[in-house]
Amino acid sequence: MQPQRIGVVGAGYVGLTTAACLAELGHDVVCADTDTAKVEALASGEIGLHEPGLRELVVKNAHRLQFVTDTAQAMSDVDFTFVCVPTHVVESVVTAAPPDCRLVLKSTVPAGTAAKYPGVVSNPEFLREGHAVEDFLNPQRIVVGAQDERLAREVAALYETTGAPVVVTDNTTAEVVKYASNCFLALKLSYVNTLAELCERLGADIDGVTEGMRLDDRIGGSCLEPGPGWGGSCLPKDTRALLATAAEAGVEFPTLEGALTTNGHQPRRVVDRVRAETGALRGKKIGLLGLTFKAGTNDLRESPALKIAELLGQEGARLTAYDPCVTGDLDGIEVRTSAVEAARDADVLVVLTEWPEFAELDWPELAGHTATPVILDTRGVVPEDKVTEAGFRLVRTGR
Ligand SMILES: NC(=O)C1=CN([C@@H]2O[C@H](COP(=O)(O)OP(=O)(O)OC[C@H]3O[C@@H](n4cnc5c(N)ncnc54)[C@H](O)[C@@H]3O)[C@@H](O)[C@H]2O)C=CC1
Ligand SMILES: O=C(O)[C@H]1O[C@H](OP(=O)(O)OP(=O)(O)OC[C@H]2O[C@@H](n3ccc(=O)[nH]c3=O)[C@H](O)[C@@H]2O)[C@H](O)[C@@H](O)[C@@H]1O
Repeated sequence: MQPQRIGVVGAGYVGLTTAACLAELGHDVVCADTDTAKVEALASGEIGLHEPGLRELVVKNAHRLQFVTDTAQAMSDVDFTFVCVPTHVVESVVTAAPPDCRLVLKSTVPAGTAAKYPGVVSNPEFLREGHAVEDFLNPQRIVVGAQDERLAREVAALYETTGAPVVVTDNTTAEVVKYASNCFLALKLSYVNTLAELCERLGADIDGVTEGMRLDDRIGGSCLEPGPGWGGSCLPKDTRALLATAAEAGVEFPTLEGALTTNGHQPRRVVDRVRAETGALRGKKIGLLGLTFKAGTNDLRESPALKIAELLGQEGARLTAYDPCVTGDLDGIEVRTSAVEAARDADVLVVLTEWPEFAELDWPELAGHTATPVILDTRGVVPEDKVTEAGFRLVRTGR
């Protein structure tokens, strides 16, 4: 297709990725965000997000990519405007748009939202943080919903060069696909986290269990790593939202309720395991390795690590932490600049994010700095042989 003029509203994880990647696909893009500081930084090629390849795309496509603070500029004299703002402000953006503006909703919005506004196209986004560019340019599917099929196909054509399969449907179905997908991942994750707890009681090994499960392609190999709970800006929010939608529609959804409840218990489970190692937590010094909700991002939104830190703090523990993507102290957590500094005088080290560098730490040096060489690894990232050799006692989730 011919290059189009595209407006993007919102320059966060989804908006900035959409803007940079559509520019990379050859389109001319105007990206608007109400955050002046963010726009100024972007205009000079600085991006505040930790997303591999994103900065490079912004710089490479600078001639096709304009950053502005005036949302109206992303809504006039363009072929389509992609709305990529937080869920709760989507409708205010839609209602403020000029009548001839062809809006495409990439933000995740509750089922039934787009259908209230004639002409609006739904095009949910499935990218993962930390893989945003890779996921956008190589999507597993493009879903486009509209009242007018021709319009949906025009939007789908923008992605033609990605070669991804396209699902063209109505608005509400497209919106449900998004929630259904995220919530299915949440179900899978809570399932595996409960299996991990069961393995601990049975003396089984969750890694062996999931290794056996993954080989069945009906189950699928991903989202089977047990952890301290699933977090981030979307899975928890979208699970709560689909439950609310179901309740409004008079549909009981006990499987999804169970997934959310299970996830709510995860931080407490981790704290119980820490206490089992240290005894009463008051005055104990705990070194946290990892604070972000998963590796590969600097995003702390709904991070299970922060919830766990809060619970440990409530029981009187003193917390130090190291995360390769976090600088500056957080509420109740002294954030250090290295794992060794976080480990100094610790009664236990707790691995909460699966940063690859946590597999390659200098274990003897770390052990030398702790008060008691114990590691609780909630992510299965620490190499058992090396830490044990260095004198650590290793406790792992799911074993
Ligand atoms: N973060 C992710 O991995 C994914 C998020 N989504 C969905 O995409 C939407 C956006 O999420 P994120 O990009 O993570 O949010 P974000 O918080 O990273 O970015 C949102 C941006 O919108 C700007 N903004 C807020 N109100 C505005 C307005 N009225 N006009 C212009 N700009 C405005 C903010 O300043 C911010 O830069 C949400 O609905 C989310 O559920 C969907 C797929 C993946
Ligand atoms: O709507 C969204 O915002 C996005 O939400 C998730 O992406 P993301 O939030 O980046 O995170 P995931 O990689 O899915 O991880 C979610 C949580 O589950 C945890 N997780 C994931 C996988 C796993 O095997 N084990 C595990 O504990 C992660 O640590 C993290 O806390 C979905 O994977 C994306 O498809 C979706 O677009």
